[in-house]
Amino acid sequence: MRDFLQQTLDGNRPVISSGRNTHLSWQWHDDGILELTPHQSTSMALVVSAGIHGNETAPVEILNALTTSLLNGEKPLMPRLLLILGNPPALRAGKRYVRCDVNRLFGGRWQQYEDTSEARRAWRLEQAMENFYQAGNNEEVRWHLDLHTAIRGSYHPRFGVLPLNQRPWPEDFLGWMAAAGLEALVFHRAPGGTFTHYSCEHFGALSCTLELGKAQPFGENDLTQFSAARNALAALLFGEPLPESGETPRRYRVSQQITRTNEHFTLHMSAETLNFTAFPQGTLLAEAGDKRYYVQQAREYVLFPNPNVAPGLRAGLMLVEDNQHNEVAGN
Ligand SMILES: O=C(O)CCC(=O)N[C@@H](CCC(=O)O)C(=O)O
Ligand SMILES: [Zn+2]
Repeated sequence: MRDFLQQTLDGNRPVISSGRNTHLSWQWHDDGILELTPHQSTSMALVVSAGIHGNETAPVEILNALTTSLLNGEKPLMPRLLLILGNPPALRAGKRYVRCDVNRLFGGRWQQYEDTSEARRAWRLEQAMENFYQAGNNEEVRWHLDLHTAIRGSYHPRFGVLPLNQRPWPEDFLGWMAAAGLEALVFHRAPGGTFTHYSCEHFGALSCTLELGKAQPFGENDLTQFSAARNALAALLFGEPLPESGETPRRYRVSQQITRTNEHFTLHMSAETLNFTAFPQGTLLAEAGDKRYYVQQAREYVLFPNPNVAPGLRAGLMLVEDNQHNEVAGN
């Protein structure tokens, strides 16, 4: 296979679905699901996904360029690697999703939804991840990096969102995030239906949703903004040196979720409100029927405000800054 992204956008089964080069063997499993295995032994199993939302193209372009170097045998491969382009029909359409947001369906939640391509895809991705991680031994370190871009502009253009985790986050994992140029890390405090929650909860993976800039169509991304993220991925994949970390990422935790509980929903923010905009205590944020959401802490920051989500889904997160957040191994 020459070009994983083009193959996925074409939507055809490849004529040859497995192969090998000097460094690795590869196996195409399904539309947008490709496994690469190094010839040398390894202690790491890495899943890198992008295109879970079909309009979030910058990370898809970055991931595909790295994949092409591996498939061409130009670079060695260090970990066992599962590459996922998450929602091929949405990528073809250039839309976040076709019928429903696949990143709300993981952890078996797809079973509660009508039979859509996204519900089937969430199930298929769960199976692919399970097969991949279970093929390794118990000693393997498991990572999952799910690459996204945000709908809105942001005071922190590059940031990470970490799922609820019962265990402390190891320093080397958080250090990789800093080296990838992430300016902020957001810690979830409750479970959810995202791919990273699934990999962390079910397989003990060290998982993070990386948000790289703002969503643009294919070919219109300025990838130079994400060179640190690209180089940090290259360090993991090819064994190249990890880039020097810049600033230590600021840490936030989720203080409350705004949920669009019914059709009568008003979000009291403009379409221009940036991610990480601060609001003072007492500010009315949103109304959903009789329910009103106010800023509860002295200052809260909004993330992913979106009044257009389907009823029952998250219409925004509120954060508090928490640089004392010490849930790190060894602290
Ligand atoms: O900009 C937005 O409103 C959404 C960007 C995006 O797709 N973010 C992910 C975050 C997943 C997480 O909470 O880890 C999503 O909403 O699925
Ligand atoms: Zn996304």
